Amino acid sequence: MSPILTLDGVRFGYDPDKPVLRDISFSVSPGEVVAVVGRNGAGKSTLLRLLNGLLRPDAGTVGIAGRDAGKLKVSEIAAHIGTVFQAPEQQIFNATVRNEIAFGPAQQGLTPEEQALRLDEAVARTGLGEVLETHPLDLDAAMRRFVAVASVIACRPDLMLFDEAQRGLDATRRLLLGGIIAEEKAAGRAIVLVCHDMEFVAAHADRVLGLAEGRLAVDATVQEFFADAAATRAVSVEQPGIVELAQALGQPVALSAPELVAALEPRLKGGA
Ligand SMILES: Nc1ncnc2c1ncn2[C@@H]1O[C@H](COP(=O)(O)OP(=O)(O)OP(=O)(O)O)[C@@H](O)[C@H]1O
Repeated sequence: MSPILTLDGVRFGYDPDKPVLRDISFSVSPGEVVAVVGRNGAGKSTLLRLLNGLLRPDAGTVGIAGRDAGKLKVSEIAAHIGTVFQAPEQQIFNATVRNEIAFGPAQQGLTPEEQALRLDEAVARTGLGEVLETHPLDLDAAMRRFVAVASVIACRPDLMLFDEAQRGLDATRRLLLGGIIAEEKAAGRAIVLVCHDMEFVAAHADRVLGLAEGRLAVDATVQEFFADAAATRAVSVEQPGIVELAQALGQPVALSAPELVAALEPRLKGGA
């Protein structure tokens, strides 16, 4: 399957003499969930801004759906890529939740029926039915986050960028967000998550890109990444508790409690 996103030798610095990112090359295919990890200031959010066209590389290319993003307008990039920013209040600009979610599909040349369908579906999936007429900025931070998520999924972009979308969510809402990610993946859409939370990465990502010293230090499957303590150290992240527990029990990498229980079952049954 052709990648939806391809970076080739990308370099960028807010001051071009001091690159924040250099020689970044990777691609993302439809249906992949890719986590971008690294310490504070490693350049994760900057990378997302290069993907959605808010920033342009000083060198190298960003390809979106086979086209050079450097030759695309931000609106053309937005047709393929939707972003949930770290602070949703920076992207919300309508006076009601309904209008905020309806805005994107209304720009896409869809029939009124299709627009209504997109709105209803996004609202149902994010649990926002009770607050449709509320001003988004009157909602708590977690619900505002879901307004941003709903606005993005209603547009059905090929690639979604989530910048710390899980941050500050309680357990129920983390599950809701995880479910949405799984559904989008199943529908063949790609997701790039900037994420400090390794439990969330282990539970939801297929692949990990790790940034260190401005370079792509890791590009591995999530299992390979968490199995390799040197890789997690290289990008300054902690292994999730479940991975440490599996290792302490002499098991291969487990990314969730059910996975670890399944791996231990033969030992438990055998009484070992
Ligand atoms: N608008 C800006 N102008 C100048 N420098 C910036 C700007 N935004 C970020 N930087 C700098 O670029 C570097 C990378 O920042 P970035 O926010 O991309 O890192 P990050 O990995 O997302 O960090 P965090 O995990 O803290 O969100 C940092 O040194 C930061 O201070």
